[in-house]
Amino acid sequence: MPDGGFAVVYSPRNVLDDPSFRILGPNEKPSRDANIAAFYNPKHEIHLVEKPRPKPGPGQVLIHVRATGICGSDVHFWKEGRIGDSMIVTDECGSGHESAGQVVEVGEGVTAWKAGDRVAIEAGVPCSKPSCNYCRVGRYNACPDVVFFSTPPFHGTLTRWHLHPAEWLHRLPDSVSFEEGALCEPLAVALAGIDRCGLRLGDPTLICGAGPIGLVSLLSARAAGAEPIVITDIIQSRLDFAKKLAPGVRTVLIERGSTPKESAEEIKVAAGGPLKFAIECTGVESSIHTAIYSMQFGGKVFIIGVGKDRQMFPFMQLSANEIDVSFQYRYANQYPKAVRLVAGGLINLKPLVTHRFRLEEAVEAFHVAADPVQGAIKVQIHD
Ligand SMILES: NC(=O)c1ccc[n+]([C@@H]2O[C@H](COP(=O)([O-])OP(=O)(O)OC[C@H]3O[C@@H](n4cnc5c(N)ncnc54)[C@H](O)[C@@H]3O)[C@@H](O)[C@H]2O)c1
Ligand SMILES: OC[C@H](O)C(O)[C@@H](O)CO
Ligand SMILES: [Zn+2]
Ligand SMILES: [Zn+2]
Repeated sequence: MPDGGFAVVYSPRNVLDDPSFRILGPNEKPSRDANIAAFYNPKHEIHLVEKPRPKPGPGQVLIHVRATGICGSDVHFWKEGRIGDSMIVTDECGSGHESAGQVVEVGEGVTAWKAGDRVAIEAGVPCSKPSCNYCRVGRYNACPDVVFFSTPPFHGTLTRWHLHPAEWLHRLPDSVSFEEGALCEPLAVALAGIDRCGLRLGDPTLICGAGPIGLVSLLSARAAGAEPIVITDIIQSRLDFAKKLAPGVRTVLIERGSTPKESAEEIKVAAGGPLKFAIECTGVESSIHTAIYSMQFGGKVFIIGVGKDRQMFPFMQLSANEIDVSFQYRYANQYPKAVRLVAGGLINLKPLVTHRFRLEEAVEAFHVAADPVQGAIKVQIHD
């Protein structure tokens, strides 16, 4: 690896200035083994791009990406052009960071992998330098030099041939499909939350939001022994999905116009009392308030959802009830656990994939993922 580390190896090439990257026309058919990828840009366009098939350098592995899920953040980068103040789309950028695939070729010095191995691709690769305190202590999601695929400026894993450092791949046993391997990425987010919030057997738990992150949090909380579990959403069909996924979960529809205190009363009735934990998976201010008002004395609202830059909190409710509020930023050290939980049958991710597309249809897949009327939970692209 050259001085400057992984970020230099993966520094993105400006597609428009690089003749080896080519934006495909809407009706253009790429050849079967072309390295196509789905790119978004600052003009809120999404299109297929053909780029060279890379060669693995020392320590790298070339992966044939077999399954990639579309995350809300991919859609957000496409539609809004940014997430917060630090992640801004200023150029063409490759999408996708929920991927699994098969090893095709390994670079010099790679002994852990061989062609044909099946792997989940960890989406964020930190610098791993001894001089980086966060990497050294294992909190590598805070590494300032992390390469997080599909977050600008780094191109994503929604492509046919992807280069990855050997250390940041996770072996999939034969019993775990590529589809499930790709879902290990959002599962890693939820597992990091469960890990850090300290939830234990029998803890009454609220999950706010029944999108993919809320649903993987629901599966994780259930596997961890939370009981009862209440899940909320503003869309009834998402609650119906949650109920099918985890029978026994109690659902509360958050009605437009109801105040957080009113919603919290309904949640407490559904749970049979105030709850110990809330895993907040919307990032919406009113939902965070609802979570706070649903807590028992000493409870904890653990926020995974991201939202508005500045939000008000009901300060005295938190203070007079010793309610903790914590946050999760991506994850660290969760992939091996995610794969084990899926392989061991404790978490069944299969029902989450509601729509499947081929790589050539990636643009269509994005339109389905972004359209709430289509009712998608997880859209995946397979190759
Ligand atoms: N912290 C992290 O590292 C991290 C990682 C991945 C995703 N996220 C964030 O997690 C959140 C959830 O992701 P997702 O992919 O499930 O998104 P999503 O938009 O599919 O799901 C959010 C759900 O919340 C529901 N909702 C909206 N307002 C609500 C309210 N007031 N009360 C109850 N439910 C409400 C929506 O109807 C939707 O079903 C997003 O904010 C996403 O950006 C954070
Ligand atoms: O799954 C991981 C998340 O989508 C990322 O943190 C993204 O939101 C920004 O990089
Ligand atoms: Zn994501
Ligand atoms: Zn680092």
